[in-house]
Amino acid sequence: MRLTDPDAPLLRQVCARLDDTGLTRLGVAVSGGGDSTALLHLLAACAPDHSVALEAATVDHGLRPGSANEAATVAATCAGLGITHQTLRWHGWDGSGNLQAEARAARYRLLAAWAGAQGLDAVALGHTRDDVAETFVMRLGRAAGVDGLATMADDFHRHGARFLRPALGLGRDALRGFLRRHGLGWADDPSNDDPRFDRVKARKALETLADLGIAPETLAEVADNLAETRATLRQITADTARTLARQQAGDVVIDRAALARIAPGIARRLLLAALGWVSGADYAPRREALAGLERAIAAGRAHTLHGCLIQPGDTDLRVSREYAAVKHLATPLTAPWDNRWQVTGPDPALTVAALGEGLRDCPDWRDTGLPRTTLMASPAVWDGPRLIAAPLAGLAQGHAATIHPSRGDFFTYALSH
Ligand SMILES: Nc1ncnc2c1ncn2[C@@H]1O[C@H](COP(=O)(O)OP(=O)(O)OP(=O)(O)O)[C@@H](O)[C@H]1O
Repeated sequence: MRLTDPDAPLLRQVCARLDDTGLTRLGVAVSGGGDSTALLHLLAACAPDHSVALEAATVDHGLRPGSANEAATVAATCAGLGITHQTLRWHGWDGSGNLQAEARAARYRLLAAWAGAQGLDAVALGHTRDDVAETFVMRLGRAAGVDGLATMADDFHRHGARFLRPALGLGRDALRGFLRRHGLGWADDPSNDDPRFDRVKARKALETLADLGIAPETLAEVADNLAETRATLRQITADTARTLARQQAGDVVIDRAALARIAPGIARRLLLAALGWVSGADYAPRREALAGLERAIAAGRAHTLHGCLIQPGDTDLRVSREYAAVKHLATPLTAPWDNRWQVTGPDPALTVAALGEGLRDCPDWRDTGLPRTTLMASPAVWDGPRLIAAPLAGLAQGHAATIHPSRGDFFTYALSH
């Protein structure tokens, strides 16, 4: 492809992402639509200069008759660019929830698993400035707050994989212009015109707003302003966490009286950060569920939410992992357990699973200062049914358990969530 002057700003934006040190293998999620196809070509144009190897994947949801052909077209485009491509198939909708939401969730899961299997550092998605404006309008309808209305993150983790949105600053028209200039084709997804879908309704609403003099770009700017506000709130929350909370093993322990005195919005964010850090869940709990938790805390009652156990004590509020949420998790000693514990020990053939009732075989557990509920949900090393070690419960036997670097400490987590 011979690049021309109008391509320069597009390449600059997309390629700036590749300067990220540590990014040597990048995946691109290509649906075959205009945005992600343009992203693929732009990345292909600049990846060699940054010594980044590209791979691409298409999720075939199997929901439309033409979907396999679209995936094959992307595969052919990638072959022409010398980029390895894989089609990831979704094994269908079980009829629960909303089809679009289920398909999206499955897509992220499949892409994350692909990134893990291929050893990719991150996966690039083709979201654009138009998606920012459309999402803003869609979220208005859900009475979202700052977090929902702010511009989507351009760098985030989901299902253990890192995702990037290198085209977030570019408009859809600019990307399509690039494809047309170079005679590159793309597929138009017929669901983009299906008026039953929220995104299509949002596009229509944007046209109406534009008639009123409110351009999509203006809404995207509002979303950017809110993203700044969100970053400020996160900073305040993280600073507050440092003074009111401490991390004890895998628990977050918060000064209860002080929590009741701070601004409710910050107290709620602190609680949400603790729930997110302890559980590793990608999504926040629902508003009503959170309100139920706040009532329980005010009444001094223990509560479970989001795979966490929240226990108000005389002076502290403890957020720990709920035993029931990890009871059935078992991983080899070499892999992270519950996506956040790294256990080390001499025999990699052993299994890591929750300590549970094995606590009875840990004579020194009371000396650890950790509650029984925390220890039951902590990682232990097993040889079949035989307990070998429970590092957090004082039965180390040459083993150690530390928070996995991918989760980081609670205070760092609070800064970005
Ligand atoms: N079938 C697919 N296969 C591979 N990647 C896809 C597929 N569909 C979407 N993507 C990726 O996701 C990006 C955004 O697409 P779209 O807005 O349809 O997705 P979404 O998952 O609904 O987004 P959101 O994160 O806003 O919910 C695309 O540019 C592309 O990178």
